[in-house]
Amino acid sequence: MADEGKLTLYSYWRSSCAHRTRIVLNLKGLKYEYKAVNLLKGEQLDPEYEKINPMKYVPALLDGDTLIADSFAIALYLEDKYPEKPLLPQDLKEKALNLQIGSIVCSSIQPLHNLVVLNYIEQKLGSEEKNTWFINQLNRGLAALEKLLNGCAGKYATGDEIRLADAFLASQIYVAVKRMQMDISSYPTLTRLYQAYEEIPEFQAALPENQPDAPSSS
Ligand SMILES: N[C@@H](CCC(=O)N[C@@H](CS)C(=O)NCC(=O)O)C(=O)O
Repeated sequence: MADEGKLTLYSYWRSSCAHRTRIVLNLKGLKYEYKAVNLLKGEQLDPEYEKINPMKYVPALLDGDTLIADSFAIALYLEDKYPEKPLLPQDLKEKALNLQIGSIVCSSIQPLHNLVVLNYIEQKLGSEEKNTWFINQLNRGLAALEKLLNGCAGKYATGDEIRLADAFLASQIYVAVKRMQMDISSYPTLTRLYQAYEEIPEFQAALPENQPDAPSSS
């Protein structure tokens, strides 16, 4: 029988897709059980896990008997199910910008540096080419996001409230700053937003290094 009301998140500490899902869960004030799927050990390829996510990726969220395996779909599901702390604004233009930013991160930036892609490039061309590709794709994505947010005067990406776009931006900028040690000062809006996110408890709790499966030195 389905465990009503219990949320389980299949996650990996360093996964940016899981990172943004944790931010959304925290912003919604939802408690969840954390189930680690070690991507470097290939646990996502286990046939048992494939039943949870046929793409063999994290994250996946189990809510009672509802299983959702995609960070964007999870965010929209949680938004519909738990509307009390809305992450999508009523204003259509602002809402569209939130969806656009989420979609860009999900479909035009992160897939280009997914583990399966990086491993393939490394195998074929070596680790230097892999890192060059990674950083180039991050720069391409961050430049587009910076342009899109040009003139954004609010505290957060789309105004003075924390919204869906902020969860997606925080996880993506983190990859550039913390994982790839990139200097993002040429993206002043993204830099300002990233600093703002560092102060928010729900974002802090979702950080990769604060997850139960993070190595102690991270
Ligand atoms: N569109 C999916 C993409 C999920 C995804 O690519 N997850 C990565 C981690 S961020 C993964 O599990 N990669 C495992 C692999 O490449 O083998 C989402 O946003 O959830």
